[in-house]
Amino acid sequence: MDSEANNQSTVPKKGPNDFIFGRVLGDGSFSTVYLAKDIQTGKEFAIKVCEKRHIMREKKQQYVKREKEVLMLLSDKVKTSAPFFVRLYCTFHDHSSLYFVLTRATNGDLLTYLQKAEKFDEEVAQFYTAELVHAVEHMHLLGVVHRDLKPENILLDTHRHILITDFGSAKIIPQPPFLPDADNSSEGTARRSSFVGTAQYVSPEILTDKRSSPASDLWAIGCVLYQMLEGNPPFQARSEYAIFQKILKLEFEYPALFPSVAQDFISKLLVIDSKERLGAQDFGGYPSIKQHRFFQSIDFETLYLKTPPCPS
Ligand SMILES: NC(=O)c1nn(CC2CCNCC2)c2c1CCc1cnc(N=C3C=CCC=C3)nc1-2
Repeated sequence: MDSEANNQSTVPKKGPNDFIFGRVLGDGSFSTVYLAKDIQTGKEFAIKVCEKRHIMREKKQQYVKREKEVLMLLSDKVKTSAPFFVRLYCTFHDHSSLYFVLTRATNGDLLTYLQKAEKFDEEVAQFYTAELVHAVEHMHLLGVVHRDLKPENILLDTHRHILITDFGSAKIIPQPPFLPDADNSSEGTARRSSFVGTAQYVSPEILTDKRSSPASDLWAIGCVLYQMLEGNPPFQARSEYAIFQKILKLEFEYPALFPSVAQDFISKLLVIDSKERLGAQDFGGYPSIKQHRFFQSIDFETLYLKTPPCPS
C-alpha cells in the first residue's frame, strides 16, 4: 500500500475527520463514493463509504472483504507496476461505516466518455482496448478475475488513461501455475450460487453453470470493443432474460461498415466455449491476443506513456 497515507504503523491512522467530503461521485446498492480532500496534504481522493448496517442486512460482507483484498493486492507496488487500476491508499471505519480511500479519476468513466462521442473511431477504440487488455493480463497474472468489466467500471485519469474499478464481484484464484481458464475446476474456475456481473457483458459460462474464469473477462473485452465501435453493446433486449437468451445463442450482428479487423478480433473473443476464446489457452499472459492484427501498431509496454487519442 502507498506510504502516502497507508495503514502501516509508521503512519498515523487516518479517519473521516481527516478529510473534507465533497460531492457524490456515484452510489451503489450499499456504498456511496464521495470526492474528498485530505485536510493535511490537500490531496483529493475518492472515498467509498460502505454502510455497515446495510452490508449486514444485504449479506454483502464477502463482497466488501473481497474488494478490499483485491484492491490491496493491486495496490501493492511490489506485486504490480501496471497503473491501470484505482489504487487503495488506506481504509478505516467508524461506528456506522467502512471507508476506502481510493484514487480519484478526474475524467469520469468510459461509458460517459463513449456516450458523448456516440462511438469511437478505430484508433481510439484500438488504444482503449489495448489498455484494457494490458490491464486484464496484469490482473489475471495476479490471480484476479474482475467478473464485471464494463465501460462504467473503466474510469479515466487526469490524462485519460484507464483506471479499472469496482472489484466487488471479483474472484481471486490460486497462483502459479496460472493457466487462463485452466481445467483445474477447483482453482482456475469458480462456481457461484448467485449471478455475478452485468447482463450485457456476462459470459455464457456464468449463465449456464455459474462457472466464471479468466476467460469470462475476455468475453467482456469483446463486448466492450464492440460497444466502442458501434455505440451499443452487442447483446441488447428489453429484459435481462431476453439478453441472456441472445448471449447463449450468440445472437448479435455486426453493422454494415463495421471494421473487418476488429470484427475478426471480436469474433475470436465472443465464443461460447470459454476454452476456445482467443487467449484462453495462453500461458503467462495473453500473447495470442496482443499479437492479433487488430493491435498491429500498438506497443503495449509504452501505452501508458502515450497521450490517448481523442474521439473525433
Ligand atoms: N463503485 C466504485 O468503486 C466507484 N464508483 N465511482 C463513481 C462511479 C460513477 C459512475 N461511473 C462509475 C464510477 C468511483 C468508484 C471508485 C473510485 C472512483 C474514483 N474516481 C471517480 N471519479 C469520477 C469522476 C467523475 C464522475 C464520476 C466518477 N469515481 C470513482
